[in-house]
Amino acid sequence: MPQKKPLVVVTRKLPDAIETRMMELFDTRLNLDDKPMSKADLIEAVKTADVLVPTITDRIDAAILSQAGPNLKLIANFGTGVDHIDLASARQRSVTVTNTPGVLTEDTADMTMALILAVPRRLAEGERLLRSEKWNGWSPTHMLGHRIWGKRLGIIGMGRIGQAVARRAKAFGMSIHYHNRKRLHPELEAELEATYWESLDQMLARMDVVTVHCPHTPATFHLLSARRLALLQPHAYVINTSRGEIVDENALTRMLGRGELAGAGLDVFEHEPAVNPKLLGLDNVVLLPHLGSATIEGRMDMGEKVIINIKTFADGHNPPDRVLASMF
Ligand SMILES: NC(=O)C1=CN([C@@H]2O[C@H](COP(=O)(O)OP(=O)(O)OC[C@H]3O[C@@H](n4cnc5c(N)ncnc54)[C@H](O)[C@@H]3O)[C@@H](O)[C@H]2O)C=CC1
Ligand SMILES: O=CC(=O)O
Repeated sequence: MPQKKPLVVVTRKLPDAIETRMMELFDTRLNLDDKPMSKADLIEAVKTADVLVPTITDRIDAAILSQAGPNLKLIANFGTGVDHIDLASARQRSVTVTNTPGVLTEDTADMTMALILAVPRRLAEGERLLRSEKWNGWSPTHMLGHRIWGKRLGIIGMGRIGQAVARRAKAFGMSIHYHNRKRLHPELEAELEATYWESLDQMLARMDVVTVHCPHTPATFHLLSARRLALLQPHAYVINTSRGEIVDENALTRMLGRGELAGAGLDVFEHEPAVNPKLLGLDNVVLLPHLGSATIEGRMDMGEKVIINIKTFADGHNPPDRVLASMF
């Protein structure tokens, strides 16, 4: 990294205070009009920058990285998920990659819990009815949902967000079950009162609600495939605030439409921002435009993390949130 201020190219508009601090610390090129960068823009950016600050919607693939100039040494991602960055290509070119884990855990877990409540209790459907001015008043049998207290929650990916969801769901009286690449430390497992399932298939067959919190990697693409979705009981709900690619969206939509599953709460989609039009027509789903970490506080904390990662790296130290391909 050169001794002069590093040239930092930011691909999207960030909170004002974060941009101001970046301008003070670095030779920063901002994207003030927030227009998503085209492939050509991204190539231009990696050709010239010392540091690229992409967000999760910028595809930094091998083709883009093959155009990187000799100065590019750091990709400081604004976001936790790094499935949009070709980590192997970055490593090959000695480009360090960092992300912003931890600071959006609680916000994303809150949004997940909101979906776990909203779908079985028909929150969005009820709101739509009210707004349509067709509500005829309370009745004993009107718009009945399902109780979540006492139900089984299956968490796929028991990392930061998975554990934060477990804590919330426990407080709502759900029993906690999980499938993870690695079993939790026994003390943590006991604290969360969580039951580990080595077999994802067996866990799926027993759950009332299943929520996805593993990263999107080649190993987790369509982890919830048509075959696995068919293992769920017809009264089960699927929640996904991780990445759309982990669930076979077409299969899920088909099953929801046929009543083979009770409902779904989705914050993420396989081809964002496109959403399967058939999903949009279903009443038993709650669909959000990738809002998991969308709080003002969270975005500020993410920006702080990006700055700390760049500053530490530029000062010749290991950035705190270095991402290694071996983590996945
Ligand atoms: N909707 C939103 O706005 C947000 C979504 N996310 C997504 O949430 C994901 C998880 O974030 P964190 O909990 O912070 O990550 P984390 O790394 O703390 O947890 C991920 C867990 O998944 C497990 N895992 C990995 N591969 C697996 C596999 N094949 N099968 C089962 N478990 C597997 C890991 O062992 C780890 O315990 C991110 O990768 C990102 O895609 C993160 C933040 C906000
Ligand atoms: O989806 C959001 C992220 O930070 O990852």
